[in-house]
Amino acid sequence: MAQAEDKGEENHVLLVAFSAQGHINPMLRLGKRLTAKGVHVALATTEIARHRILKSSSTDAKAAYLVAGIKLLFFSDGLSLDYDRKTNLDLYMDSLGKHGPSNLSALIKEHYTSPKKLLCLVTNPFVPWVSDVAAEYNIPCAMLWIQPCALYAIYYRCFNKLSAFPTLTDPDMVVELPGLPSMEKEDLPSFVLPNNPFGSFPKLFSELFRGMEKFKWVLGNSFYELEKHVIDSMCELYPIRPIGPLVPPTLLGLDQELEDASVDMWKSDETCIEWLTQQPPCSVVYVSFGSIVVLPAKQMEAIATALKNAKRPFLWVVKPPEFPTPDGAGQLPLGFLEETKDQGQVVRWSPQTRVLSHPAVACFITHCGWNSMLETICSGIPLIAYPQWTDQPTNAKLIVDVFKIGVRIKKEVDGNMSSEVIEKCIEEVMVGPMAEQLRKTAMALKAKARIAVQAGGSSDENIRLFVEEITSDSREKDDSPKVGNLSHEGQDKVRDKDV
Ligand SMILES: O=c1cc(-c2ccc(O)cc2)oc2cc(O[C@@H]3O[C@H](CO)[C@@H](O)[C@H](O)[C@H]3O)cc(O)c12
Ligand SMILES: O=c1ccn([C@@H]2O[C@H](COP(=O)(O)OP(=O)(O)O)[C@@H](O)[C@H]2O)c(=O)[nH]1
Repeated sequence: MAQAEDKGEENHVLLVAFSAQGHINPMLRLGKRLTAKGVHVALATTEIARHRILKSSSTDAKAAYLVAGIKLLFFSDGLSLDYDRKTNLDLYMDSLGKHGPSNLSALIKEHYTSPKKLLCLVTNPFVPWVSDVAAEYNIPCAMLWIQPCALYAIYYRCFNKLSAFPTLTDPDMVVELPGLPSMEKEDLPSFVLPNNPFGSFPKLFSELFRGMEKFKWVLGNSFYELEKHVIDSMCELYPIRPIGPLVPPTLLGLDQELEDASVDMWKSDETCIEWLTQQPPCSVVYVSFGSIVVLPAKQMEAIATALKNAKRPFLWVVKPPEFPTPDGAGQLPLGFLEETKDQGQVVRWSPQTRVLSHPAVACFITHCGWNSMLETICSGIPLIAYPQWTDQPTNAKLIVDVFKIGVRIKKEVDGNMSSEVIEKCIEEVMVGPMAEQLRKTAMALKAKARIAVQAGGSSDENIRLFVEEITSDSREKDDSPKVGNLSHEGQDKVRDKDV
């Protein structure tokens, strides 16, 4: 395995990520943007990620330790590899918080002969204690916020008690926050609701957002033009600098200058690309709920019925649950595959970014994970939102009311979705004036995303500024938070260049 990282001793940054595909990949892409600007980068995450990457046979063992020039390092979260982390989420987060700091600290000592020379540690919100490890070595710390900036603003205001949020006595109150539309309880992140079953997250976010001064920089996986109002609303509190979208360079037209850096925790089924190629342009409904969500059997049935009745080609990702349950959660209804063999394809895991940018794909029924949403925005197609938990309800609200690039499947009173409503949503985004408008808005956002990451664009300027600050050796002289936001100027520069 890798020996000391700091042979040259200079210009090293260590990224630390929570062990989810949707957290590691944006971090790696940030890493790639930093290496493109002359910084050496390694990423540390927990052993469970190594286990999953190695199991996904599309990645060979060597690639599991080196991704596009970024070295991967692993530490233990204190649990065995076969532990069911999702079902025991609070225990998992507790164990990670308890064992993570000392194990990461040991990893740093092992791999860097002079840790103090690290320019900076970059962490993500699910492993906030990384800032304490950074402080132990007197290394400055940055956070990469891997969800929309809107979520950053909501959590900041909620956990610093700057605004009123629903309580057990007033569970239905509408939340009004600067820079955001009014939000009802189904639009709020599940972790701020009084009925949230996972106690570890309010605790973790409360500590994080009440101690933000531990982070000298807050970077966001978003772009200024996408979330202008809410980004501006945080300037006075604790600003966030958008540096995204951190998606594969091919989706941004940057593949000539930038190599992708990402890992796959599951092997993707490439046959669906051949199948897509045989479908008419703009005809296919793509359906996926990401890497973590497992839908109850009733909801699987509703989707199956809607897809059959819509009579349009579909590509549905049905990822087998890691820990199957007897109630049939996450499983297709019996007979569905046979009944629809001439209409659609079901795969266990898709090459999603290739799918979204394929000309045959018309729309995406999604759980609204932020990575999936950014990938869709960069592909310029409309969305059908079916959010489940965590940030997803708020992401769905953004899709419909802020970005205006999709519709949302309204839940029935029992919390389930009806197949008729899903079918109606499919029709709405496929044909008619609304479909046309959504598609137009989606294409315009795609263009803005590309401009943001091009040389001189808002996100590129924010990355440049970040690199300038971490490498300027200002840490002895100046420990104040570097939280300014250059993004508007960057965008203006690009506009000037264009005219
Ligand atoms: O509470 C969470 C638990 C877990 C998790 C729990 C156990 C595992 O073995 C793997 C992951 O992942 C998560 C991933 C999350 O981010 C995922 O990635 C994106 C970027 O944050 C989001 O936008 C998606 O909505 C989301 O699913 C958010 C969580 O609250 C969780
Ligand atoms: O069949 C699939 C489904 C998802 N993804 C990728 O997995 C990530 C999912 O991240 P997201 O934040 O959308 O949701 P999560 O899985 O974290 O809930 C995205 O980059 C997707 O492109 C994929 O490659 N194939």
